[in-house]
Amino acid sequence: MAKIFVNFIQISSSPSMLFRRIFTSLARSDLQTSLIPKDIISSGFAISSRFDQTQFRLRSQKEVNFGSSPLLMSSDNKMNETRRPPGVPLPPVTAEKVELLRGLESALGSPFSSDSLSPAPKPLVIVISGPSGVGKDAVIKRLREVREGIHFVVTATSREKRPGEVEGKDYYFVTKEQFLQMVQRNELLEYALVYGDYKGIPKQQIRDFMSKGYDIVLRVDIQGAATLKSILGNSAIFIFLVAESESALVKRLVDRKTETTEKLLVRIATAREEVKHLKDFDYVVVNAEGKLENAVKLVESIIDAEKARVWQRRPVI
Ligand SMILES: Nc1ncnc2c1ncn2[C@@H]1O[C@H](COP(=O)(O)OP(=O)(O)OP(=O)(O)O)[C@@H](O)[C@H]1O
Repeated sequence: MAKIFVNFIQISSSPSMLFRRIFTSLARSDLQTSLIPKDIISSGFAISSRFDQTQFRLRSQKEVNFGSSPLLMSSDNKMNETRRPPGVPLPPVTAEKVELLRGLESALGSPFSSDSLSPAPKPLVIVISGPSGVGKDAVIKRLREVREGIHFVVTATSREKRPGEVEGKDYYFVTKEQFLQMVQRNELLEYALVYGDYKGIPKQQIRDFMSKGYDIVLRVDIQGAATLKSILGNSAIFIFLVAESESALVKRLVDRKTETTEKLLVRIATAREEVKHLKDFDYVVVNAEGKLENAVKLVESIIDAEKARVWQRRPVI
């Protein structure tokens, strides 16, 4: 036994690794039955977290918290502490279900709770960005159709309305003067001058919908995403939409027929620079030609995964 310990100390680079090795080995060896109680051996996790917790305090704070979770750490102790009233035996497992459950509850000392074991998800703030013409509007339009519980923030803009765009649905179309008044009144979370036109995000709209439990989707260009990142940090989710290639992006912009050649040139040159900012985002979603549906599904999966996070983001607008 002493030899085993000496060997482990020599080859293990950290105390935590050392003990994991010890117990992995013990669990495999014949020594286990005499050294470790069976109920502990049956749970490898219980072994490592208990020893990490009691012997060492070298792990990160998060891991220590996890290891010391009352549910994980004390299940054995709780069972040992459970005091059944004397003379009240546990019903056999073959008993009627109701009787069995009642017996288990009384042995545990409290009824089984029907409360949700997962925390209520908090409203998310999701920032969707990407180069001009990549399909931000197209993805958001489809997401709006397939997913409930999201509020798509309507941006205020001083640009001209494009054919088919609806006031209050696609944008709030305002004059430059009106826009600048909103800026002065501090009503915008973020704003920018984009290709000669102002675009900005009204704060009150976000607050109103978050208080009703809605997730918030913001559609901004790369410049806007950078500003939002500096304001919201990690409290929001940043998604970068890309085309499958530069040539696919250019084709999409040309086919849209909303820009003059000069404006096209500016947008494409800008897009080349913008893709360099990918690293500042949390997720990248490819919106490939004819595969809009896939892009939307991936955005939905990201939202679902974020809802399942143990440590939820807490955006404050
Ligand atoms: N997956 C796709 N396959 C084919 N065409 C697409 C796809 N996604 C979007 N489009 C088309 O590409 C064009 C550009 O899309 P959209 O206007 O949504 O881009 P955008 O990123 O919102 O652009 P901007 O920032 O300039 O407003 C539109 O004509 C749209 O219908």
